This record gives sequence, C-alpha cells and structure tokens, in this order.
Amino acid sequence: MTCSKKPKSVDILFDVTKDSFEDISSNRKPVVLRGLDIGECKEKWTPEYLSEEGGSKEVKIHVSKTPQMDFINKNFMYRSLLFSELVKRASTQKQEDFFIDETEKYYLRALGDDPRKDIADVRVQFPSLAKDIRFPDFYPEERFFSSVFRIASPGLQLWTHYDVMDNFLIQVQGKKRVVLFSPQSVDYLYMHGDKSEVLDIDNIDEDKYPLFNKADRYEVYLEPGDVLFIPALWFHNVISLEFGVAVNVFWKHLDDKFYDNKDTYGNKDLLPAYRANQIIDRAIKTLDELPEEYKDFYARCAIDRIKKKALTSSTT
Ligand SMILES: O=C(O)CCC(=O)C(=O)O
Ligand SMILES: [Fe+2]
Repeated sequence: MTCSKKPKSVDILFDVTKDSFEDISSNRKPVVLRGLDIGECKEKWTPEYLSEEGGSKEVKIHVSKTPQMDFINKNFMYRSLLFSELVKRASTQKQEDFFIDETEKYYLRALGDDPRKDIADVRVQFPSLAKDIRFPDFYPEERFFSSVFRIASPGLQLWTHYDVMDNFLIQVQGKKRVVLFSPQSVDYLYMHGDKSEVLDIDNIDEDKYPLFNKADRYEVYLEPGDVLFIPALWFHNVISLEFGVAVNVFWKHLDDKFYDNKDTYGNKDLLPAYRANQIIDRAIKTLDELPEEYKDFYARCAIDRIKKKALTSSTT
C-alpha cells in the first residue's frame, strides 16, 4: 500500500547565522538552510570539472543493477573506479563499459585512505576540489569529525538509516528527495542495526510491515546549494532525482567521551549505548534459561521497567 499519512514538511530557513543556528540545533529537528555561501562548487562542479580535478584517485563504490539498493539481499556489488570514471559513468544514463549491465547505478560514499584507520575528509583526499567548497562554520572547528563525498546516479535510492552525529548534508549538484523519520519512530521502522529493513518506503507491504505507516515522516526536496541539517539519530532515506554530488559534514556535538574513537564512519553507537546493548543481549540470553511462561513474564517486566525508567518521550 502507498503511504497513507501525509508527510510533514521540513522548514526551509534563509539567512541563518552561527548565532541563530544555536536555537535550531537545540530544537533537534531537521531544517534546510537555504542561501548559505557554500563556495564556488555550486557553479564549478560539473562532471567535466570534477573528472579533471579529482580524476586520478581510485574510489570504492557501490554498483547496483536496480536503483533501490538492498543491503539485506545485497543487490549491489563493491567495485573500484578512478574518480573521473565514476563521475563520467554516474552522470551518463547508458554505459559503454559496465560491471553488470548498461543501465547499472553507481553510488560513492567516500572513505578515508585506509578506512580502518582514517576518516573521510575531502580536504585531505580531494584537496583540489575541497578548495571550492565552504562548510558552514556553525560548530567549533575542533568538533569536526568527517566530510564525505556522496556521488550518485539519477534514481539511486539509499536505504533508511541513522547516524550518531549531527550532520550538514550539503547538496552541491542535482535535486534530491530526502525522507526523514524522527528518532521516536524507531519502533516502527523494522531496524537491522543502523538500517531499516523497509526499502520501498513509498509502497509499503503492510502484511510484512504493519506498523511502518505509524512512523513520524518528513519529506523535503533539496536543490543545489541547499544544506540539510540532519540532527543525530534522525533517520533519513535519500533518492537522487538527478546526477547528484553532495558533501556531508559530521560534527561531534557531544562530549568526546561518548564517541568510539575507532569509529571511522561516524555511525557506531555512543559508547554507553553500545555497552547497554551488550547487557541487553546478555539479559536476553539469561531469560532463555527460564521455562517459556516465565521467560515471557520476566521479559514483559523488563520492558515495563525500561519504559518507566529510561524513556523520556512517548512514541509518536
Ligand atoms: O545524500 C546521500 O547520498 C546520503 C546522505 C547521508 O546519508 C548523510 O548525509 O548522512
Ligand atoms: Fe547518513
């Protein structure tokens, strides 16, 4: 079934400054910042220019036969291409050279040089392009975590997921639809780690996902030059409606002690959340020692205690 609830819209704000962003950031809701100075990239980053300036670097990409990438059935493969070749292919509808077939789709989520140790930063990996882009300076520079190139073929859809840091998604080229769900909707999203199992979010299989349409859904269309503020834990699903070039910047808005310093992607749960999840895994295993009737009873008691003691917001 198609989505029955009308999605909420995301506010589009003009003339936001470092000072006025303080209120926006403490409100913990996504907004589009329109009209910010993002640098010359907005005019300059054509496929030809990107190929020339970022050209000779090899990048690891997702290649998918269909536009909707499926992380469970892995309908995509990881391959490497020169940045220039990726840009050429992702900006072209039909491929002369391909991995699967001539209409395959491409997605780049840039990584650090050694992804196990280095974080992605366009200023380090693509210095000749980075000079063209300005990140909003609304967070102190020492709170910077990473800046990530996102390049996509037209139609490519990235699954619904959350990240653990505040994020500016700077849309440089191409239109993009972003659907967001509030963190309180997590109960309805059929999560698998940091990703939702529900891929076709516009055409819900209600037998399989009966609760999905209860989620608190927001929708926004980004234009080149827009900066979408995605607060930590807000779920997002992205469709590139045209050849898309974006850079997203993650910021550590909390104290350093919360973050896992081996997290090069910015998507590992905060350390106390990770520890709590381990304890919950152990509790589930321990409940397994009980006869079924008792296990069910004590699981309900535990859920009730967690609800009473740890929830601050009601489910939407
Ligand atoms: O725009 C995209 O391709 C994905 C953006 C995203 O997931 C992010 O900024 O965290
Ligand atoms: Fe993300």
